[in-house]
Amino acid sequence: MTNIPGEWLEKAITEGHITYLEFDKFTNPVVIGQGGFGKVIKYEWKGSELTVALKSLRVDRVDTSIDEKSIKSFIHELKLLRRVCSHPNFIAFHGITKDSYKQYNMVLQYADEGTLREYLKKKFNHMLWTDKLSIAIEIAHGILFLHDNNIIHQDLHSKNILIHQGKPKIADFGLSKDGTSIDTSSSATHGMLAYIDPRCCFDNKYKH
Ligand SMILES: Nc1ncnc2c1ncn2[C@@H]1O[C@H](COP(=O)(O)OP(=O)(O)OP(=O)(O)O)[C@@H](O)[C@H]1O
Repeated sequence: MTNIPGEWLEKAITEGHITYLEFDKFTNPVVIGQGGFGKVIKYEWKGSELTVALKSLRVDRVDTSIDEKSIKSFIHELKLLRRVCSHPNFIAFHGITKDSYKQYNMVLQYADEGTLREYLKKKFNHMLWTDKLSIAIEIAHGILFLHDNNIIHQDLHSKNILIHQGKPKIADFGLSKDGTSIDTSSSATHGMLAYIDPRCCFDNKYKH
């Protein structure tokens, strides 16, 4: 396996583009989810009074092609996160750390009410229309900000929007594209079927 993606991370840390955080600052781990890269674990961040979610990159030591693919995808997500995480409708990105298995982890803001899907399941019948409308408007603000930054999410659905203190935070840029470097020759449609624009089924130009 080429180590270029790993080197990119080390270089980005050394040059100060990404903050490196010492792993021993994170205490009280609780597993909260499992994604494509690996586990998502909640920690308390000693000294900062913050609760964070560490999203780990578990590499496959047997199938090195998966290994390289996931590192590239992890870095891709990191690069996009860095560009948008200052906006209030995105999960904040604090930096990266290496856990006790020497695996990289993204250190993210912890969303205290889980995914939008779980949140609506629990609360929908008791919510005011104004609260529902305000969530929809804030998601639209986030998407507008993404598009203003030439990023297309490509996998926007209720499990990739997290809720923190009642506010929506767009997350998970694994499938997102930088609009300035889109490969228009590809005919693949991305995302969760129920959330894909129906026009993608009929017209190639909507697929990206
Ligand atoms: N910042 C966070 N705060 C709170 N919970 C989170 C956070 N990030 C992820 N989670 C939880 O962990 C689960 C897995 O998240 P993750 O983003 O890794 O994967 P996914 O979106 O389910 O899958 P994939 O990465 O394959 O698209 C989420 O569904 C959510 O419940």
